[in-house]
Amino acid sequence: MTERRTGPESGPLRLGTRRSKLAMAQSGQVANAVSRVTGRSVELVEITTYGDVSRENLAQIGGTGVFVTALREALLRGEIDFAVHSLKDLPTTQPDDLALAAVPVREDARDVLVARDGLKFAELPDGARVGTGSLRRMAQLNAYARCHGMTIETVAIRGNVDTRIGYVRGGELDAVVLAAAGLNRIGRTDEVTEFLSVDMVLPAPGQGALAIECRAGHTAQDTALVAALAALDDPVTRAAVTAERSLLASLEAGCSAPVGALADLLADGQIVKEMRLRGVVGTTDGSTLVQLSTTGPVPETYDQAMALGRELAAEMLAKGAAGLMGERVH
Ligand SMILES: NCc1[nH]cc(CCC(=O)O)c1CC(=O)O
Repeated sequence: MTERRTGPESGPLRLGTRRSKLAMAQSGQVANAVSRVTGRSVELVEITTYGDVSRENLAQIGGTGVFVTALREALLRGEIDFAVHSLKDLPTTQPDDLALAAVPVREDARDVLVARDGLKFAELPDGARVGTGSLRRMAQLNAYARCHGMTIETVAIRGNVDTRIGYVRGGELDAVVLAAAGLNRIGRTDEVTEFLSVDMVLPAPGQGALAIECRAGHTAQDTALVAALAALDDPVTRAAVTAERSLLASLEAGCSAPVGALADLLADGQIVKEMRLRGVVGTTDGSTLVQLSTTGPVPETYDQAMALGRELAAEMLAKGAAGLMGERVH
């Protein structure tokens, strides 16, 4: 057996990735950026996660992190040097032995509609079947429909992006709702029939952002990699997603709970004034939503970003948010 020397010391950096088209696309992008900032080549190592093989409804599998656990185990076993996750799939608690080394600039955080015949949401006929696997999307779509005198039927689906679009092409569903970022990354943005305003559907905490994770510096090589990957970090995106995930954690919700959150910068002309954090939680049928926002100075530290999320969560809980989240999944 020939032994190939790879890993932190020399040779290519090993990037663990899921096999899905979306995961391969985002890993490929990050691989290029990492070899640019480290001057080393990056080799993709394919890893299958429970979230990829299970046919169960994600809400039923429950528990957070179905897509990330196998990648994290490979990191801790030293089989790979770093991994790329969709930030919205990461559990809100960060393991001590792993480092969130970089959160690159976020792309489009919105959800989008992919409907038959080029339809926009408001043009869907009564009784339209709208597919999504997310209770957050169901709650907000149903709330919007109720408010606008529409009747829609939200249908629980899962599967990769191509599968979900296939339900519309095949005529089983009138529309599906997906993340814009996912479609962008696999080059299928042209399928979008409407970019849903965040006033209509607030995205999942962290949606549209990536997380680059590696071991938290047990060895000199690990420490050097954490430092090198930091070049890809965008402080504003990191502050925003930290606030969003702090809100989620404070609402004590699992990943399948209907919580939407989005932090963005409020500017006066060119001058950035504040960070705004919006949050929503609701019942799946959309009959009740608690939707609030808060603004504060742009967080400069992790603790400040966490505080922004905690403050909004406290206000939402005071307005009855806990009662809307239903049974916990784990
Ligand atoms: N839940 C699966 C998942 N995780 C990340 C994305 C899209 C990319 C992103 O939000 O960063 C998707 C697909 C989707 O929700 O449509």
